[in-house]
Order: sequence, then C-alpha cells, then structure tokens
Amino acid sequence: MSVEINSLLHAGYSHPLFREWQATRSITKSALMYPIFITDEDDAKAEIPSMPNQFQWGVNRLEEFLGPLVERGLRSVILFGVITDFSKKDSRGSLADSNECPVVRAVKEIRRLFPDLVVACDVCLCEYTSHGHCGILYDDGTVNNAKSVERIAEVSGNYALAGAHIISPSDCMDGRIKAIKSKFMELDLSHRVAVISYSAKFASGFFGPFRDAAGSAPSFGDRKCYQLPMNARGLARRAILRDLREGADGIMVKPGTPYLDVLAEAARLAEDYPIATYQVSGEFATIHAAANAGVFGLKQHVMETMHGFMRAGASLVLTYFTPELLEWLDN
Ligand SMILES: NCc1[nH]cc(CCC(=O)O)c1CC(=O)O
Ligand SMILES: [Zn+2]
Ligand SMILES: [Zn+2]
Repeated sequence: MSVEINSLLHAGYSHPLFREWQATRSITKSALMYPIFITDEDDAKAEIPSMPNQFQWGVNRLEEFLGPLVERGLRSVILFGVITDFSKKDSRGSLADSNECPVVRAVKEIRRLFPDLVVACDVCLCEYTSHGHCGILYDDGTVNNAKSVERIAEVSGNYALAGAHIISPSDCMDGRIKAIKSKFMELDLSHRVAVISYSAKFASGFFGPFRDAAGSAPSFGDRKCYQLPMNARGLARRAILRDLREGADGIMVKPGTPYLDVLAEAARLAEDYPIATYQVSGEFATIHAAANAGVFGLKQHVMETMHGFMRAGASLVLTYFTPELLEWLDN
C-alpha cells in the first residue's frame, strides 16, 4: 500500500538548502561569545591542561590572540581573571576591581585595540577571594548575602567604568541584579551597560576544568547553598522570573547541554529577552575527550550541541569552541 499524501515529509528536506530552512534559529557568528582567561602575568600564554587549545593570556598578548579571531568575525568575548599570586587574594576579593586586576586592564586594552568587539565581564569574587567562595562570608563560613551583593555591585560598577559593555554576575547571590542596576543609575551608566544574568546556574560537576583554569576552587565546602540544585526546575524558574523583575537585560542558563529543558523554559518565561546559554568547561573537555577516543567527530558533535541550544531557544551561546565555529561557519 502506498504512503498517504499527508504523510510525506521527506521531500521537504530532500535538498541541503531545504534542510537549512528547517532551523527555527540559525547559528550565526553574532550568536557566539568567547570566554577568555586573563592572567596577571602580562606576557604569558599559559596552557590549561584540562582545556585543549585554551590558554591563560597576559594583557600584552591580547592583540596576537584576538586579532585573527576578530578578523574571522568574532563579535563578543567574556573575560575571567586569573590570579597566579594567591597571596594577593583576601576575604573580600579586593583585587577583583583594583587597577591591578588583569580583567580591569584587559577591558581597557581590548576596547582600545578592537573598538567594535563587545566586551562582557563575568562578575564574581571566587577568582579573588582567599577562601575561593563567590561572596563574602560570615565567620562561620556561610554566605553574608547583604555584604556580598554590595561588593558585587561595586565590582560591576568598576568594570563598567573600565569600559565593559555587559556585566554578567555569576555569583548567584540574592538581589544582585537590582543592586547592580541601582549602582549603574548612581554612576550614570545605566543607558550603556547591559546586565546578562547567570540566572539559572546549577551547582555542576561540569565546572571542574574552569576552576583549574581560573584558580577559583573553594578552599572548603562547596557552592550548593548559592548555585542551584541540579534537580530544581522550579527554583530555576523562580530565579529567572526574579532576575527579570529586578531589571536584567538578558538571562543565562548554565551549563548548557544537561539543562536544555531549563533553556527552553527560560525562552518561554523571558520570551522578550535575549537568552544565553553557557557550554561550560566540562562540556568542552568531555567533547574533546570523546572525540579523541573516537566516539564521534569533533565538528559533527559540536554542531549538534549548537543546534540543540538554538532549538531550545538560545539567542547567544558562550562556548570555548568559538574559534572553531567561526571557521566552520565560513564553509
Ligand atoms: N563563579 C565563577 C564561575 N564563572 C563561570 C564558571 C564556570 C565556567 C565554566 O566551567 O566554563 C564559574 C565556576 C564556578 O561557579 O565554580
Ligand atoms: Zn564564583
Ligand atoms: Zn564567575
């Protein structure tokens, strides 16, 4: 018996061009944001053992590093600081926004070198605190939310003054979006600095390689009392709605692939906002390891994850595969 006319799907994707038309959202170069590590050793290009092809870059090497990528169509980066001299870290992360901070110096340098490149700053204290936690702590080791938020807003203001276009707080404290927006009002920056909030950030095992790269692992305990429990779709929804109410300009879900349901939920809850997702260090390292073990081809697999993000509703993807994607998108 022949197939019913209403059952015919194949013709609609029988040509490569027809297949491209099936995408509700295409992957474009504008949708990529490249996370980069800026070290306090100005002339360094230091390997990160757990992250193939990723390096900690000194401020003096940024032209050589980013020039070819900008040439290829890189539109945005997000900066993380690396402090190799642990003796400079203290309980309130004083270094985070001092003029010595590699991120503060890199923002200025990147804005000068590449005026068209959008610069986002991750804001968190864990790269700069002696205890490695993302906020300021009480003596008993629990988080002092009020003090933390005040400090996060202060650091955000200083990154914005240094020239950041986007502030992305990843500390997960309660009420930080409102505090950051208020700080921008006070500094008369609210018209030109956007806040993309790490709203649904889960306490994830996939951050391991990043903590090596940034030297930001907590010296005791874990982040389970501020990052979201991995089973918590409801808390993720509440955090997203909360950040929207507090004035976020965009929402992020992190990690990426294990939380595609949350990403799709974010796209529904915040349908009028840009939605970002972060394909984090552990996802990156896992994909490399599997590709090296012959499980799959790297390009095929990375593209599949990217299409997953786009399908789920992402407008923006933070990924360490950005350099490869810029090349692949040319072919
Ligand atoms: N708060 C710091 C921060 N900002 C981004 C990441 C993870 C990024 C990645 O794994 O690529 C982390 C790690 C953490 O929260 O422990
Ligand atoms: Zn942190
Ligand atoms: Zn962070």
